[in-house]
Amino acid sequence: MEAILIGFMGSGKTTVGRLLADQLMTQHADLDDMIVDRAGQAITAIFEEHGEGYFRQLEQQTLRGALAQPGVLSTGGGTPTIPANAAILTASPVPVICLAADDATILDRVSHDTSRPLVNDLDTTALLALKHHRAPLYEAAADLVIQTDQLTPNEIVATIQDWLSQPARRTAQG
Ligand SMILES: Nc1ncnc2c1ncn2[C@@H]1O[C@H](COP(=O)(O)OP(=O)(O)OP(=O)(O)O)[C@@H](O)[C@H]1O
Ligand SMILES: O=C(O)C1=C[C@@H](O)[C@@H](O)[C@H](O)C1
Ligand SMILES: [Mg+2]
Repeated sequence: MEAILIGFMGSGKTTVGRLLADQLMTQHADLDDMIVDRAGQAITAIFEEHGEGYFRQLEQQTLRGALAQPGVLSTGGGTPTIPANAAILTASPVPVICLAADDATILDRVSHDTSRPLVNDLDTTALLALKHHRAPLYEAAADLVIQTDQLTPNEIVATIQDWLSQPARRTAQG
């Protein structure tokens, strides 16, 4: 992998990951899509039939496999908040970029979509409590955090490309 995107549900990982891969002329992989392919079931169905614990097992196995592939990886919203996954990301030399957004922005982006089981199951207060609980976990796993509220997906991609091209960052990443 050349870059890994992390962040809360609706932060734009899939949208930005696709565009970034296009700009870098490489392939894009979405961890949620890889899990769906592997399980042969939608994420909502995996949660309903097997529970979140089973989903997290699949997620961890799929993450290990994904890191060996070339391209840009968009993770799931919970991926780096699981300690074993955070350890996998920290041990990897691939730059990890966190897309951050304010509460109102996230609610606006996820509220009309029923594909996220945690959004379906939690009320607004609980969803935002989860977001605040996770914020330090994303920051701990990230090499770069981008506040995305006022940026278009293309502007976010340009910010990432600038950062990836910085010589100091390359040295720091080895
Ligand atoms: N910078 C942005 N500006 C405006 N809209 C955005 C931006 N980034 C993403 N969106 C929109 O927000 C919604 C959620 O984006 P996306 O699916 O990429 O998030 P995600 O981080 O992949 O979520 P999940 O963790 O649930 O997979 C989409 O409708 C997308 O078009
Ligand atoms: O935030 C989360 O824990 C999740 C986010 C989605 O991307 C999916 O990975 C799944 O719905 C769990
Ligand atoms: Mg996504």
